[in-house]
Amino acid sequence: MTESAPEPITDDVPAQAHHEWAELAEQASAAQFAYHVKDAPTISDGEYDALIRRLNELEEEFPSLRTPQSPTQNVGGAAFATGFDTVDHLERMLSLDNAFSFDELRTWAERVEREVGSGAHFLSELKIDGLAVNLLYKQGRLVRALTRGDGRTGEDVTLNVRTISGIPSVLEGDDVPELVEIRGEVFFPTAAFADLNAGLVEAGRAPFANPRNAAAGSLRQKDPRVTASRPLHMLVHGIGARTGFDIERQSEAYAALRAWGLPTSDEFRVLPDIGAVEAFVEYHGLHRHDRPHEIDGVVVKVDEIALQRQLGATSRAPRWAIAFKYPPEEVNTKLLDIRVNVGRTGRVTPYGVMEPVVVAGSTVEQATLHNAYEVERKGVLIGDTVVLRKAGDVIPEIVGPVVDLRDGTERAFVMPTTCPACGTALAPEKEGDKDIRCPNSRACPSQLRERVFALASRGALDIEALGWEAAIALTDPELDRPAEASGPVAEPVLPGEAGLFELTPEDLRDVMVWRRRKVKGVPGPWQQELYFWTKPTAKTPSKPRANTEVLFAELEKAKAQPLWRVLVALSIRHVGPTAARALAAHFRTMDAIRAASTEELAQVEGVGGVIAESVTEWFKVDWHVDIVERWAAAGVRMADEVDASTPRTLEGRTVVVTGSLEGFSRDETKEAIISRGGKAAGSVSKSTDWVVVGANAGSKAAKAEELGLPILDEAGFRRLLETGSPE
Ligand SMILES: NC(=O)c1ccc[n+]([C@@H]2O[C@H](COP(=O)([O-])OP(=O)(O)OC[C@H]3O[C@@H](n4cnc5c(N)ncnc54)[C@H](O)[C@@H]3O)[C@@H](O)[C@H]2O)c1
Ligand SMILES: [Zn+2]
Repeated sequence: MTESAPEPITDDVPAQAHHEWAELAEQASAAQFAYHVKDAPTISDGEYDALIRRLNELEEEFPSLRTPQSPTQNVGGAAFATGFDTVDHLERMLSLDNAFSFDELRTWAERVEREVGSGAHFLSELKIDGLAVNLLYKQGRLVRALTRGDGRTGEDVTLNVRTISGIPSVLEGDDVPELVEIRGEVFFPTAAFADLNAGLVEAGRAPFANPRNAAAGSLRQKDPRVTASRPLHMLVHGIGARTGFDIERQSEAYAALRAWGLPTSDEFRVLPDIGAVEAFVEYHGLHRHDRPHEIDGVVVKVDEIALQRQLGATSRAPRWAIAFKYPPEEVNTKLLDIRVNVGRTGRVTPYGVMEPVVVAGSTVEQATLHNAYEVERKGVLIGDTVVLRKAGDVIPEIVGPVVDLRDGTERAFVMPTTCPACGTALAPEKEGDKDIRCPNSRACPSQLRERVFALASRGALDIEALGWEAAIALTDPELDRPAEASGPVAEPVLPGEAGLFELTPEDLRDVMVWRRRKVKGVPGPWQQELYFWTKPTAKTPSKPRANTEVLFAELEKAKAQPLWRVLVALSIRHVGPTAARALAAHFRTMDAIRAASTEELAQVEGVGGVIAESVTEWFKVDWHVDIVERWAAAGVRMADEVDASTPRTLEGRTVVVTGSLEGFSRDETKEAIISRGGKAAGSVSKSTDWVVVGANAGSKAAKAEELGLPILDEAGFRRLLETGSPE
């Protein structure tokens, strides 16, 4: 199936180096075949690039290994055995050399300078992660389209290319050359990728590993109608053979291509030196995901055609260009298991447990799969090698399986029918819901743990020492109990959040959690350890840990939090900080909110029907009311002080505050406005009455100016609060 790796006949290479080279060359050749011919890679780009690097190192040390057949020397594709007619390019299509660091980029630029002097300009553009295609126009008519193939010979995909929107079959203008080869990238829009894969999986076919392979696979279809059904696009970035068209600069060619109606990119710059190129690389690294297509780097080209000629090319790549590659965001790893988590509202979400891998700078071993439908849509099986993606700050995502690596031992994930935390039968809340839930909201340890964690978070009661681990210790101490453990199962000290403010340090004396200490980096056996108190020794008896004292101080502080924070802490569905603030400002006491009808609740600005309904329903449940009553009895403030001296100066008026003020935190600004009857809006519109602009204000200030709204500084804001007028 694959072209077997060449075996050089050499006697000056040590056997071991030769052996390593042969093995890696074979892997690289197989990877090239899977990637370029089958459009179904079995290893990640990062792994492939590492193979090529190592081969290059060996070949540098032992040059006789560098034969023309080495995978380091070819363009990578092949134009055989794919069922398409093969045709020669008029001018060869090359690959690009890579730079993985600014050092390597500079080394390239220094070589350019050595060869042609310091006059070169650097045309810098985005490296589109797609499939290279060569369009041949004769007398302005598209007569042929070829894939890159092995660089000399490509596959004839003319019929398929004709289905791609945006590629003109006739060039515009009266300066169209007699003949010209146009090179560019066919890509699959990132946004459409997940849907394509879902459709393939549903039809029982293998999904693509990434949008690049989706582009290649979609273009290289036997039936052009299939290609036509895929949302392919093209951007052109080069020219090959030409007659009747002469240019001095590559960038000049782009202007001509655009004028002829070809799809060119706006994202290129002609830069005077490598420092400016580095800034370009950094900028686009930050904006890597802002384009409709994926980019895997930046291509830097010497802009002057005469200098390009002088620099020439190797058998594989031009010397006048280089691709700076961004760090890979995708790796392959093994999907060991799919488990489920039960969230705050009882929603059951499957997540993948993987062999830990480093991607985009952090180690990843879990990734959410959202719901059972999503697992099906992605077509992943437990035991699969999967493509794992982590882009920027986005949470890691399992893209899909590497189907070609399956060995038959993989098994499908089956959604559990009972809650793994409490054993209750799972069910959708309403008919037709995609999600299933654990209905045991009161006592399910998993839901309770998540609610306690949420009520302590910054947007709610802000109880600093009550984090994830403490929430587990209080509500779900057996969470990490290993299967092999024997011995009694501990009951949680906090079986419901109603008791939170009744806890004493004494209650926590014996609370243990399961832990696995690492010894010299190796995890040891699971053990139960005291969580809130110290371990007693012969000399010192057990006592509350420092963090436990912080916890009780924080709980005390939390009792005085404003009403809206208490509301958020109750985990009433749809009641986040915004709705809670509105309710608290309007009703001022928990009792008033509880007594209000759904209609009264819905009339509050910023509340509405869904939230009102949810609040009414919540108070109908006994154990919910119990939380409020026990918290109140323990001293939690259930009313905002009605300060009669606060005049309702802003009744019915809307104020937007942007940037930071010296005398107010964000929350304080909002409260100051709301407590005076005003509305603290998040965005500027025509109905805004005033815009308060603080330090480092962004686009809202500009928008306010544009709309001609009155703009206040902090002093004006204070006058406004006091008197209802900024003057
Ligand atoms: N995962 C695998 O198994 C596997 C196997 C083979 C190759 N690969 C991947 O493919 C790469 C090698 O493929 P390649 O030979 O196509 O090289 P390349 O993708 O690194 O660079 C060359 C190509 O970049 C394209 N390109 C995109 N934007 C461009 C622009 N603005 N100007 C000029 N060219 C532009 C061109 O089509 C050109 O052919 C590897 O580095 C690896 O990432 C992966
Ligand atoms: Zn449960």
